[in-house]
Amino acid sequence: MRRIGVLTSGGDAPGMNAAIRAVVRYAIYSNIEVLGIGKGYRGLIENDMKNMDLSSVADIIHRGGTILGTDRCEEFKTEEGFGKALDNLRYREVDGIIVIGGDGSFQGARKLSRAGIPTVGIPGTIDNDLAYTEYTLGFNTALNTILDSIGKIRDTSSSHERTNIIEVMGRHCGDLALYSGLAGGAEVVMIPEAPISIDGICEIIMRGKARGKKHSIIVLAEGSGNAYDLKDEINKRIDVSVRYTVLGYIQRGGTPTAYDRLLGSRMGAKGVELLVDGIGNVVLGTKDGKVFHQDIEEALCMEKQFDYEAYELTKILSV
Ligand SMILES: Nc1ncnc2c1ncn2[C@@H]1O[C@H](COP(=O)(O)OP(=O)(O)O)[C@@H](O)[C@H]1O
Ligand SMILES: O=P(O)(O)OC[C@H]1O[C@](O)(COP(=O)(O)O)[C@@H](O)[C@@H]1O
Repeated sequence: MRRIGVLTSGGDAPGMNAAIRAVVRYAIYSNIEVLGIGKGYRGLIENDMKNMDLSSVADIIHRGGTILGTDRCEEFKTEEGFGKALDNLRYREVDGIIVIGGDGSFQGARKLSRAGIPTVGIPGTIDNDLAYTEYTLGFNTALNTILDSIGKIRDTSSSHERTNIIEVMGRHCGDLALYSGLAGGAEVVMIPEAPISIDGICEIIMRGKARGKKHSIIVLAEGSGNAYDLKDEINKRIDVSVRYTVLGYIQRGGTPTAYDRLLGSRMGAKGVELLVDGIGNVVLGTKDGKVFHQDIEEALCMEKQFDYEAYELTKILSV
């Protein structure tokens, strides 16, 4: 192993920079050259690869986003685009690649693996939607950002005796909504994995009012609908003052938490170590707080398990 590449792909996530820093520094420590690939798979196609030295990753561990840039590159999915990427990788004599991204990025990584390029995937997405791992890079930071917002909205919600809907990210996976709802004391969590009727939601709001509650918080995952429509539907049924907030991209930016910096640092170093040991075509994950690796083909076949216990607990505690 003489030269490896590193790229970030899909949605950015806090902690990606910590992982890039660890890849570069651990590789140099292991006497390996590192190429930083710009804008995800687009950089492979456009031959945008630059040698990274120790200082190229200085002062980034605390920053959100990704210094390499990222992209949702449709061309990489085509035979022609993929062919160009392979040619460039061979021309640059890249012996292995570390891909930091989510499910889509890992499908690209699997294709590279199948084409004979040893690949290690580091899970980087705020959605936490990968089945094989407990946590993905960025999830913890996004969760804390959401909690901070729930706290602020709760204050004003209570003063005005309102119902507040907070729409959070998560197209197919409700983890952000579920865990922020549980930790933020929400009355209702609306997620794709456990649909709830509008009548059911109205019942919870009215029951809370009858018990003397001053406000209700509904955390809605974007994959379950949109906040504006939900407000409308509630107002059609019951006479309560409803407001909504769509948190949007503030969830994806910002300084990574200690957890995400540690995870990024550990996974970045582990990724290099595996490639040096001749182990490729794997993805990294966490189980019981420890970083482990798993075959990429196996990992991508797994189905995410829904945490019913957390969902039920949210309901019981927010009565
Ligand atoms: N089936 C696929 N084959 C090859 N590349 C893919 C495939 N699916 C996704 N990708 C690549 O991974 C990129 C990121 O995927 P996307 O689903 O947008 O984000 P994420 O990795 O965060 O899930 C895509 O833009 C594309 O370049
Ligand atoms: O940046 P875009 O393309 O608007 O994507 C927004 C989507 O990306 C995410 O932030 C994260 O998704 P991925 O990390 O899976 O790409 C979603 O929660 C959100 O719906």
